Amino acid sequence: MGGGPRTFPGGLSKWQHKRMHEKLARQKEQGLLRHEKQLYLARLRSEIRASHLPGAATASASTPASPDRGGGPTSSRAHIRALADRFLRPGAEDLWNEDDGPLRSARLPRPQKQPVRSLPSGARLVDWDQAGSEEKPPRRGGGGGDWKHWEELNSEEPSAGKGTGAGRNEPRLPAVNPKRAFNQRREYGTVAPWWWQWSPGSGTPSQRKESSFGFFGARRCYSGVPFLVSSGALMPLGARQLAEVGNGRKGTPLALFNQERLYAVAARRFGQKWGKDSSDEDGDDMPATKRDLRLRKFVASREEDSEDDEAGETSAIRRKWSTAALRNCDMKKERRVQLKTYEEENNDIAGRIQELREEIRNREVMGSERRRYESRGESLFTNKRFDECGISPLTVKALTDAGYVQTTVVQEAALPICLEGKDVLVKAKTGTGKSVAFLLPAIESVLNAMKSNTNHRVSPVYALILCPTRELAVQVTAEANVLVKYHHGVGVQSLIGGTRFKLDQRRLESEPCQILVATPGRLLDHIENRSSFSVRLMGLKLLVLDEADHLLDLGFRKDIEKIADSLPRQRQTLLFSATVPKEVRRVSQLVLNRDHVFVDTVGLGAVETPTKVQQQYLVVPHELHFHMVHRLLREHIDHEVNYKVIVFCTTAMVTEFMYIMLRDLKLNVREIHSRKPQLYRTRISEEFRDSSRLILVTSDVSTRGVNYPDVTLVIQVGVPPGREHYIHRLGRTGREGKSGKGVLLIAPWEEYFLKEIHDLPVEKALVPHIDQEMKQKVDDSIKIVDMSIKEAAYHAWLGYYNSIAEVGRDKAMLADLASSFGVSIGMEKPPSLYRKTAIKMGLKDVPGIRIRK
Ligand SMILES: Nc1ncnc2c1ncn2[C@@H]1O[C@H](COP(=O)(O)OP(=O)(O)OP(=O)(O)O)[C@@H](O)[C@H]1O
Repeated sequence: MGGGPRTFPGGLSKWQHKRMHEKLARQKEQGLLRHEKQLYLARLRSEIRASHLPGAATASASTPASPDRGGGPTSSRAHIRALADRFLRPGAEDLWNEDDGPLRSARLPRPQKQPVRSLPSGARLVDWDQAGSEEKPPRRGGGGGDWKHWEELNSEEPSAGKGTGAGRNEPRLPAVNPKRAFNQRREYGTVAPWWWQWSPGSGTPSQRKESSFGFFGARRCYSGVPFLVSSGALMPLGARQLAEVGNGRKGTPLALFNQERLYAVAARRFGQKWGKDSSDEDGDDMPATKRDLRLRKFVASREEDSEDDEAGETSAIRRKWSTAALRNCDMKKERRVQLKTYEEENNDIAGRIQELREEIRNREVMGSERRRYESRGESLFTNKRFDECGISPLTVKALTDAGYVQTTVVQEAALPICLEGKDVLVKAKTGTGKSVAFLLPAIESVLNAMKSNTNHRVSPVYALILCPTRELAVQVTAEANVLVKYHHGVGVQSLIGGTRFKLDQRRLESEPCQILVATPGRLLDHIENRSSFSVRLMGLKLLVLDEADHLLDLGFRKDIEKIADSLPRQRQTLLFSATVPKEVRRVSQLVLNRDHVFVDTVGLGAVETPTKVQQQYLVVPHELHFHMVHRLLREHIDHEVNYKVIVFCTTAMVTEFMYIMLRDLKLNVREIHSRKPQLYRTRISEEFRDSSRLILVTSDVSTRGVNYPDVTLVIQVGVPPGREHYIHRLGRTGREGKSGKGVLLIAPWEEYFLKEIHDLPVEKALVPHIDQEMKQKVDDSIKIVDMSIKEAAYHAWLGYYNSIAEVGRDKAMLADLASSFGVSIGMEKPPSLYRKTAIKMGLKDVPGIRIRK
């Protein structure tokens, strides 16, 4: 048992005390982050303000009078750069949270042909204070946006944008009243951005607002701040440009380009996050996930837009700096926005534009290639061969033996970056070869480490691969063993729960182990109990988290943190998964370094499930679920000669019940769930992998990563715990680009879940008829199941749905639903609960819940 006092100050239990501290730490971290953001924005504001103060034009970047300016250890500009680097770099979106304002919703019409937002040829500076009231954009203070002003703005725009002569070709510098400008800005709130881009359009103000998302994404006009106005576009003027303009330099549009990239990122960020009134208008009371999706759609619509020829070079530049630009191969390689000097910008800007154009074109080719593959349902393999990837020839030989010659899309995208030694977060669809994509860098790093460290008596563990389930760890170990077979002296071992600790230990000490595949719990046991093992981990070069989003979930996070603490900081970390929710991107910083690369081969807004898997859902009353599963299986078996089906159930005990029932119905069925001994699980897993004409009934232990080739149908009975579970379960079929089918079977009250997967191509299926004879057969099989299993299934079912917010909130309803589930498995009245359990579940005194005396 754990040591330490049982009660803590304030009468708190150990766990309450721990939770309280965790909460405080979280709050502190959030506070620091908020503070940093505010500081960053304040710095930018002060830079602008300073550039307009009398004498600022001639003053250098550091003025002793100003605490911001170089007097301190960090100059304001350096500080801005440092903060921009933190908050505005691509991939840092997740450092922004809900407190920064709602996400920009994306109910966008398909953008009309936008005027080319090339760098402004007819640029001029406009100060709203100077421009007169008609030209002023709407204020944000008080009652939200007044879109009338947008109309006025629109009517004013042609004269602004279509100026002739010198005014058209050169920035015009209006006299600016900085004090007023700044004060007015402050009227609008504290951390709101002042960038906005506007393009002329027609229709209602809100439509125009929506169609005005251009280079900088969706954003608002912010009064009192100078803007750069070009034909059809208002562009933000960064502090630095202002300073340069103030310094009397000729701020040609091209000179502003590099700066613009920075602000494009910034404005995209602000555009998404800022502006409560805009979200109100767009019905922003939707959940965050939905808003994310809308945001993704918005970004996708920008991509369509960019196909316009007219959009030409600027859209290419725009896409270069947007996440959407990266399409099917979203590699955010460039982490830092370099703030160059004015002269440097001028000198190499043309070259850079050319470079960017080339790069975007290449990416488009890659993207369209991939889409072509997907739409035609062709293979996911690329033209790149493993022998061109810079990996050891012996590994290539092993790959060839295994039949792997060409890389898959994810391997082609991730390998070069992983081999460079960078930290990487990789998102790729299920069954596309992620395991090989992380095993190859693992082997390479082991080989490199072994070359340089030859004098160890017991070799350190150089590569550690963490998997959430035992089945997956066993599978990855087997795959790694195949790949290292020609590397003599390189050993792969696994540490998983359910085996004998002492045996593991002996094996670790007596056999080589440079690559270790482990589940977190068992690994921690070894770390905490064997100091010699911890020492071996100190030589670690590479850490991999397979199914990273699950490992960083609340259930595993603490273990992962502890494990990470006991590993050397100087290491490479790779995270792989088919799903990367926003929250996970945020917490991924726990293990990844700040300059990590995000490789997304799915692409923003793209469907996250395999294209060749047909997805359907069936809504059937609970009492008929078991009959329906039987009906679906029979139908599938009749049509598919080499059928291989996985039936996912909500809990281990419901799985057990389903298995016994189906076995009694003479179906060729096997079961795997957490209540089974590990040896049995491994044996069944291998049997199912190697055979066909078999049905596997299983719980979430088989949801992720497990590779059973040629599964023809996946049935999910009851709602999965979340969208990610749905995607991973479905991903057991349609692997390696093959086709498959998925059916989600839910009760009418579970239809709420459909909202979570509304962007996936899931169609409603007609409910097949169940004749009386078939129904009777199933009823008879249900009767033969032992009552103790039924009771356990009822309890497990109750626990599962109690933990799902949508159902668990209303306890009376939950008790009702549980009773009807009880009836569906042949229990006339629901079994009683232990008082303690009922209290824990919040079900004490709930009608319909019986308490054991
Ligand atoms: N380059 C390749 N050539 C041929 N087959 C490959 C290649 N890479 C992987 N495979 C095969 O593709 C299948 C799926 O691979 P893997 O299990 O690594 O997918 P995954 O992306 O990790 O899936 P999941 O998200 O479900 O974990 C495996 O059978 C693997 O052997």
